[in-house]
Amino acid sequence: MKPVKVGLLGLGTVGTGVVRIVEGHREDLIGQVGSPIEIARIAVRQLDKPRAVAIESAKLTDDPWEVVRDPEIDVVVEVMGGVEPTKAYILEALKLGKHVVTANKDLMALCGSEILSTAREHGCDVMYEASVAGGIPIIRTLIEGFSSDRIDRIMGIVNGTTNYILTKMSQEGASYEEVLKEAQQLGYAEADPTSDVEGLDAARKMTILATIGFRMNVELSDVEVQGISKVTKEDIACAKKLGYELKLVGIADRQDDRISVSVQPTMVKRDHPLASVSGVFNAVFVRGEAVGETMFYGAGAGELPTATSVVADLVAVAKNLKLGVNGKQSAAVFKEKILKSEAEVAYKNFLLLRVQDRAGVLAQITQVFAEHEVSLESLLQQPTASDQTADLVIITHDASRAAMRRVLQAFESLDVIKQIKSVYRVEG
Ligand SMILES: NC(=O)C1=CN([C@@H]2O[C@H](COP(=O)(O)OP(=O)(O)OC[C@H]3O[C@@H](n4cnc5c(N)ncnc54)[C@H](OP(=O)(O)O)[C@@H]3O)[C@@H](O)[C@H]2O)C=CC1
Ligand SMILES: N[C@@H](CC=O)C(=O)O
Ligand code: NA
Repeated sequence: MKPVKVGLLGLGTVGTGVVRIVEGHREDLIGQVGSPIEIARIAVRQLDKPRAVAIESAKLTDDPWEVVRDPEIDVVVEVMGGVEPTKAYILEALKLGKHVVTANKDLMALCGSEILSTAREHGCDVMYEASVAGGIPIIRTLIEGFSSDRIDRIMGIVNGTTNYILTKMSQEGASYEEVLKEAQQLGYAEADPTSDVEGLDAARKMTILATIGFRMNVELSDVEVQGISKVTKEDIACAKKLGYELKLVGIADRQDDRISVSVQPTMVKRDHPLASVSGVFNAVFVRGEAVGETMFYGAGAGELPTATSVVADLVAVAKNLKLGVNGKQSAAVFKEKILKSEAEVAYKNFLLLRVQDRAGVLAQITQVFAEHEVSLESLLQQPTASDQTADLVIITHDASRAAMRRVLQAFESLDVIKQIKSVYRVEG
């Protein structure tokens, strides 16, 4: 029963959870793997920092290269984060024939294809279940569970911080700034929350999901991204009144072999399964040609949920070691990627416009929609504090991104429109 020796890069939130699960579930893991999993070395930045788990000091180092180059180590588990120098450690580990488990979405979204091809060259496994939707086993589900199907849509609430902010704004009528401060105090948002609130974290996760789901090499630059920093209380109230919840949703669509991927604040109809995903929870809705609609829900972050996925990957690597089949996974990516043009990406839109309140205004506005062949589903006028102005709440039928861009350009030069207050995608 030779142990599987693990080198851990990082002992922060996720690393601590990995140690707890590997130690706490030791017998169950031996039962599945056939040998013990042993955390043999751990790299941290600060050796004298107090730790939440007891670690023999001889195992700790502040030099990640010592872990990566240790000939005893079979698997490197990377939970330190960042792209550089982390990428160099991972590539070196693979070149030395070590398998890699990582929770690093930034690295996998930006350099996943290089890391996976290096792994193939050296007969190694790379597993990254925790990188998207922490505790939800969505990557394994897309690779294995849906290997028999062709996926045509993935919709994800994959950023807990923004979902927490939007949920609080919806439930308590609080402002974006108030809830963001609270999310930071609770430790959900990063000290610099830009990548969460501007949609970049979700875009990285959607890059990973779309690559696996569509079996195409989707890149971060293929994803259209809009964050939630401009969402107002008024937008949320308006969405609720119309029967929608405003959520930051990543949407990857495929028609034939043409795809589009985006992350944007989206008004989700209240009866859609994603509308009821609240707080820091994540969910991924997947639709396949054969299976139809499915949804996966759970904790997207946090010590133990995220570590659950990391250790499950470790178990998978250890089982492969036992069978001698590491690095033998067939390529997840084998289809040519064709991105839809802006004329091909079409969806319903919500618009909130502040307009002059006088005769003929509606006619001018509807004329612009007609000129660009955008058809309207509903139009509602609301009074404002001034009797000179009114707010128009408009929902379009499916309209291409190109047509909507032309409509909004035309609105910029239409005198009767005082302000284009908000424009959101609508689903359901
Ligand atoms: N937290 C979460 O819920 C989730 C995190 N992830 C991902 O998991 C990874 C880890 O996240 P998390 O645990 O939250 O991060 P933390 O910041 O809590 O922990 C990072 C750890 O890495 C160590 N470290 C950082 N840089 C270096 C370095 N240059 N050399 C040696 N050690 C270093 C730190 O050392 P020290 O302790 O001495 O400071 C710390 O132990 C990230 O990629 C993150 O995106 C994914 C899903 C959810
Ligand atoms: N900042 C992320 C953490 C997990 O990836 C989030 O809010 O979801
Ligand atoms: Na996951």
